[in-house]
Amino acid sequence: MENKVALITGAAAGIGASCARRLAAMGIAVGVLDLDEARCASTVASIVEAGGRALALGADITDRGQVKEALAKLRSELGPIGLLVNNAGIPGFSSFLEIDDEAWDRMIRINLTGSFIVTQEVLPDMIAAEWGRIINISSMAAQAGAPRMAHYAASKAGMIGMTKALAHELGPNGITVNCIPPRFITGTIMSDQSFAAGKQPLLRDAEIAAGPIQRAGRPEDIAGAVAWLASDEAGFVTGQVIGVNGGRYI
Ligand SMILES: NC(=O)C1=CN([C@@H]2O[C@H](COP(=O)(O)OP(=O)(O)OC[C@H]3O[C@@H](n4cnc5c(N)ncnc54)[C@H](O)[C@@H]3O)[C@@H](O)[C@H]2O)C=CC1
Ligand SMILES: Cc1ncc2c(c1O)C(=O)OC2
Repeated sequence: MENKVALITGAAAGIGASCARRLAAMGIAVGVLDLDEARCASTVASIVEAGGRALALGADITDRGQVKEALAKLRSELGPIGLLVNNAGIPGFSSFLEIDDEAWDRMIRINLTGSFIVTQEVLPDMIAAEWGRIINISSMAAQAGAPRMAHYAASKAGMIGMTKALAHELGPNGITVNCIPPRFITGTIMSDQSFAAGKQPLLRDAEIAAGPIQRAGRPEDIAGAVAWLASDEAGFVTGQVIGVNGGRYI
């Protein structure tokens, strides 16, 4: 993995930051992309401190021009991109009849269209190298549902469909495409803010107590699965939706 370059979106914090640190520890040079470059500083610093290579990239994944600019910078400083983790996303909590057109469009635009744009812009490098890894961070809300999250669940279910279609299309090019749909990962802004604001529609503590594994997930749990999917050992795994969720959705 020493000569490989990965792009991780939404990597300023939470799951994305953990994935970036984990891939960097495998010797992969990482592009740490988030809404603005300054927000990426702490992730980049922690990677550099640990002896890894990382570059901060500011871009809104819904803006193709900004994505193109960020990727040009990543390619010129670190090289062609071999791995992509589509992790950037936003949550949303509204009863179905209260989701207006604007909230619906924004959700689909960021979580689904943003992942589409980044994947399209990264892909030529992987096709040229005849090797690639695409890992999409969806949500268990896409599989099991969650009240007041129809727009979010729909956007994340879209990522599962895109994963499966792309796996077919890109298998002949040596590129694998897989999906991890988490639930209840603690210590991230997204999950902690939603609980603090009382917006959480499910009884998190009750679900966790019901097991099978009776603890909340951690960003590192997701990063460990991402690291395996990124590795050469996982080259025969594609089009899969891999639950890293304590067994809560089987
Ligand atoms: N925390 C959890 O329990 C769960 C999280 N997820 C998914 O995991 C992913 C990461 O979430 P967390 O680390 O928990 O949240 P987080 O809010 O800490 O991280 C998301 C990152 O994405 C960035 N981002 C948002 N919109 C962006 C855009 N348009 N362009 C570029 N960057 C953008 C944010 O600035 C933020 O740094 C999300 O896609 C989320 O939907 C899924 C299921 C459960
Ligand atoms: C039930 C539930 N609550 C909060 C969140 C999610 C979820 O599925 C999610 O995927 O990201 C934040």
